Amino acid sequence: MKISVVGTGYVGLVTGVTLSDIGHTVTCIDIDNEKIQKMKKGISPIYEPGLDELMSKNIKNKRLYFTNDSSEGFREQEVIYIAVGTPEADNGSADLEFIEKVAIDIAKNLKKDAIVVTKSTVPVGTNEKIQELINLNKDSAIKVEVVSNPEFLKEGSAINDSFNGERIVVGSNSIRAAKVIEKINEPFNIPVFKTDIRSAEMIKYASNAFLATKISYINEVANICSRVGANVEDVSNGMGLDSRIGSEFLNAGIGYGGSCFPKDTKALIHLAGLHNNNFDLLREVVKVNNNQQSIIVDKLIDRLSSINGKKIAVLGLSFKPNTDDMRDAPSLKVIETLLKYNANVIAYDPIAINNAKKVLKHKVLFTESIEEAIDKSDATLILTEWNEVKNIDLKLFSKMNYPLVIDGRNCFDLEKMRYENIEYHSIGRPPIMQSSECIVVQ
Ligand SMILES: NC(=O)c1ccc[n+]([C@@H]2O[C@H](COP(=O)([O-])OP(=O)(O)OC[C@H]3O[C@@H](n4cnc5c(N)ncnc54)[C@H](O)[C@@H]3O)[C@@H](O)[C@H]2O)c1
Ligand SMILES: O=c1ccn([C@@H]2O[C@H](COP(=O)(O)OP(=O)(O)O[C@H]3O[C@H](CO)[C@@H](O)[C@H](O)[C@H]3O)[C@@H](O)[C@H]2O)c(=O)[nH]1
Repeated sequence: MKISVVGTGYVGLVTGVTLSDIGHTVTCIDIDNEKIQKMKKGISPIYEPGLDELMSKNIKNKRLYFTNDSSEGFREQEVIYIAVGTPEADNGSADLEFIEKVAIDIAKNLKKDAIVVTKSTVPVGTNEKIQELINLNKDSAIKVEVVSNPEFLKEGSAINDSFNGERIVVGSNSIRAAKVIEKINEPFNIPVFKTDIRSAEMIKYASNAFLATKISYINEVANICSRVGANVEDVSNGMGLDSRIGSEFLNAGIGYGGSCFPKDTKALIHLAGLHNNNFDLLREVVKVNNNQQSIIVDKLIDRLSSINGKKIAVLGLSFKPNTDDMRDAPSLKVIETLLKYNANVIAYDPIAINNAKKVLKHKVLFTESIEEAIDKSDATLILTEWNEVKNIDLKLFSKMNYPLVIDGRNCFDLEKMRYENIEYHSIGRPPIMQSSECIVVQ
């Protein structure tokens, strides 16, 4: 089938590439011409494991095309996917500016009947608005049907998630349109869950909010574990054995970040508010998450008494491993606090460093290696659980002025840290201390 995908970000590009890989002819459209030129050469503008290879393969097979000309991208297509951003507006709602522009653009350029599929995460009622906008701006002889098809991929494993997802949600008020989208996805061999448009839109927000709730829940449990001398890792493992609870998304840490959970939880609270529901539970989830980053900085200050002028190494900047995405990364909040207390921050990340430089500019010194970052530092903070960080030779910590490691992602085995004489604090697990006295570094 001839498909176009509007927006070639973390979702749109992966959607376009995987749809082309299962046999469709896909044109990806973006207003960012620099991105388009790169992608035409088979270079992905984002870091996503496996994406470059799959892109090049399908460009070569003449199933994947890129353009910044929407009139070209919409002319011949039977199905048009929208995958542009829906960022957080000032009041917490989802900003629909990009979506609305695209809807009008599609309507004005269409030359034949089409199905418009919304992949972007949008509040309940948005697909109906999209339908209205298209109807108002299109040629009256052309028929357009709208389908909500929310995306559930995770950054860092997006290709794998697309081929091995647990469900494809198709929301439509047209049985015919829903069938076409089901057919398009058939080669993925993933169960399709069909529903009405509004329920499909809600499934996306309710799923993200539930996962965020799981994370804040285990983080709060971790905070209690620290006080009562329990180990949250054992607690979450023990809980996860109950299949009603499940073991996933029970990793305690410095909270969730990224381009989805922070904005989607707030957008759902906003949506609930519009319908006289305060969603107190989700408000608390957000509150717990907002406080979670301060735990490691408080511990650092507690142990060093002051971090003014101290060299603090930061390992990991992206909001999670295997991505270059810095949007709402918890590291940004941690670093902002370190800088407020006049610490000298030396940061390392294996992949996100270029994006981190754009946000943090010259406020932080960036290094090319873990070793360089921790050499003669007064403390090391671990903010992202990259494999490179988890597999570090623990002996390297002896290069620090004092081996104080504060781990926001519970990367290391407690006994190994004890064996290496490292003072080690993690989230919700007993500390490994050499002495209870405050550390004095020269
Ligand atoms: N990032 C994720 O992991 C993820 C997963 C599931 C759902 N989502 C949702 O998918 C949507 C897209 O997210 P993303 O992270 O891919 O966004 P993104 O910011 O990475 O990409 C959006 C792209 O759309 C392009 N664009 C904007 N306006 C355009 C226009 N008028 N015409 C053509 N292109 C245009 C931008 O240039 C950009 O390349 C959001 O609603 C998000 O909530 C994201
Ligand atoms: O047990 C856990 C799991 C995750 N996180 C954090 O939660 C955030 C989000 O992680 P993850 O969900 O793996 O990545 P995303 O790419 O943001 O994916 C989420 O957001 C996407 C956008 O809506 C959805 O499509 C996915 O299903 C949903 O998992 C990251 O900061 C993680 O560090 C934890 O702190 N503990």
